Amino acid sequence: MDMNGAGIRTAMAVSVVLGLISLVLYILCKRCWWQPSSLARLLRSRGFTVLPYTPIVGNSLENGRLQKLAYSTPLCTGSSHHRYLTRIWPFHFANCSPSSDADKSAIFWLGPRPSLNIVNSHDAKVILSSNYKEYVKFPTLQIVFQRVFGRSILTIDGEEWAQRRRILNPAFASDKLKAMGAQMLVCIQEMLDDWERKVLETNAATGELELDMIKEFTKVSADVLSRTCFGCNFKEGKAVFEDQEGLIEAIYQDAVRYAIIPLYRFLPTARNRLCWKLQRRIHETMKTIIENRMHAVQKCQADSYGDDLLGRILAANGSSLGDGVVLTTQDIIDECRTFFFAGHETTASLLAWATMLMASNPEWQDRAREEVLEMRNDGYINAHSKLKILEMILLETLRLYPPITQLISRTRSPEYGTTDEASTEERKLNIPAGVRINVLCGVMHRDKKMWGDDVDEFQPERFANGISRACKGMHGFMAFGYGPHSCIGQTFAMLEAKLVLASMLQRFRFRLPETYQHAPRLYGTLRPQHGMPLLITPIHFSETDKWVTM
Ligand code: HEM
Repeated sequence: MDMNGAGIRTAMAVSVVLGLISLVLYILCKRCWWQPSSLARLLRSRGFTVLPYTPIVGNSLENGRLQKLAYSTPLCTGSSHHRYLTRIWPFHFANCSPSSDADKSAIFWLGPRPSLNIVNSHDAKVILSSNYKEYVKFPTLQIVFQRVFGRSILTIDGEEWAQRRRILNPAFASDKLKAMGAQMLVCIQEMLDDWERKVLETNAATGELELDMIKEFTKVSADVLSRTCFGCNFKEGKAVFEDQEGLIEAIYQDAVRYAIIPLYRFLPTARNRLCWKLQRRIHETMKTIIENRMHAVQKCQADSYGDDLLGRILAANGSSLGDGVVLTTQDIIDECRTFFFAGHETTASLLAWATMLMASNPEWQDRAREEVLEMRNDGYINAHSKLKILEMILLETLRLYPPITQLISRTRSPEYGTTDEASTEERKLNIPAGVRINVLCGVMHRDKKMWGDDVDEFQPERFANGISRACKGMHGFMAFGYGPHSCIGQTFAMLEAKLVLASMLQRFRFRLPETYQHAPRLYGTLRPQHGMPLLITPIHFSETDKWVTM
């Protein structure tokens, strides 16, 4: 009897194990063989060129190998070489770039996922604007993004996103930026005073100091966001953002595991425990800030929620702007974390490349400085829209070195029916659901048909009459994205960049050291692989008068 019982139990255990193995094998075969094969057939039948598929890894290994090779040498030791795209996308240019007889890139495989790079601004316009509702953010990426930011405008789609965007838009309206400009200047002046102090302390004899601009600008843009987001709660805000950076780092280390191992984020690994701890701390600090502000208004101890981003979101929340939809405290926390992520390294990257370009084109540095000195008495917060030369330089920097070179991947939503029901534009694109779509705005910014033959040159003059005159149509310029999902913080970022550069030009000259290695690299944003060293000299170094301040 006992023997029989043991035998039955063993047989059951073996069946369960065999069942589980079969299930895993079935899922593996489906995800890594049947689905890719049937999508490849469908894509070929729709006229796409599809690269051969290697099970599980796709083209990822070759992609990685070419990338490593490309990053192993800088472009050249000068700075004039703006043709770096083959360095950041070697696989695309070697295998997928549209040939003369095809206007679409070839489909390649990121693991078992077919992926399509969009390099034509007309196609990008259809995806991002005309038919944007039919495209959603790519689900595997969203799992990782939601882990970092929760449910914020960066990680949600559809009607929920639209309502959020309506509530948040007013916080970034240009008329509200003036107060934020004053906060930005506090941080900028602190940075410049620090530079001046360092010149005097370390290099008083030559008056020249080498600084890594990417580090300086990353720090100042973090300070700017802490101040403009949290105003009087600046210190707590800074602590929140530091925790957020720790969280991003920890999640980044485990990104692949989150994407492929189901429920991985619930396992009590050391890194997951760290993430939980940081998330708890961020939540508690921000909840206290938010509740204190709300209580102060409810008890009439304050007449507003504050003049910073957080205060404006609290004020807009629950008004008719959101169609009666109210953000929860958790939603507001998630949005603030997102602003920090989206506005921090992007602005630092823009500033670093802009100073590199001005350092290597001294005539433009001088022109910008002349303009800045002429406007000095108007105060830059009021006069920033009149800083035309600086605006042209920034736009040309965004064209040549867009901090976001590739937009967030999207895919066609399966709920949007078959292509037979689609618009004519959509039918031309004809991309089936399940294909990962990457819009490469860095490539579009070099399209000679849109921009002219001098696409690879630094020519800020092209923007003298605005973006629409610089290229054939606004959709040629995608540094801030395009359409309804375009950057909510672009006016904020441009104001910050102008205030940093105007203040810097007024107080310092700068040039590139001989040792500068030009090596743009993708680390999420486009950054200089070996840093951005710049030699700075206070303008009035050899004179006895006081430093000119704003
Ligand atoms: C030079 C600086 C910046 C650049 C180049 C930049 C670029 C972009 C781009 C290209 C997108 C579109 C992404 C896509 O469609 O896939 C975007 C979206 C976004 N940006 Fe920026 N950004 C900058 C600064 C900022 C700042 C300062 C903030 C906030 C304080 C911000 C917040 C956001 C948010 C929340 C979104 C998502 C918008 C949505 O989906 O509705 N960005 N940004």
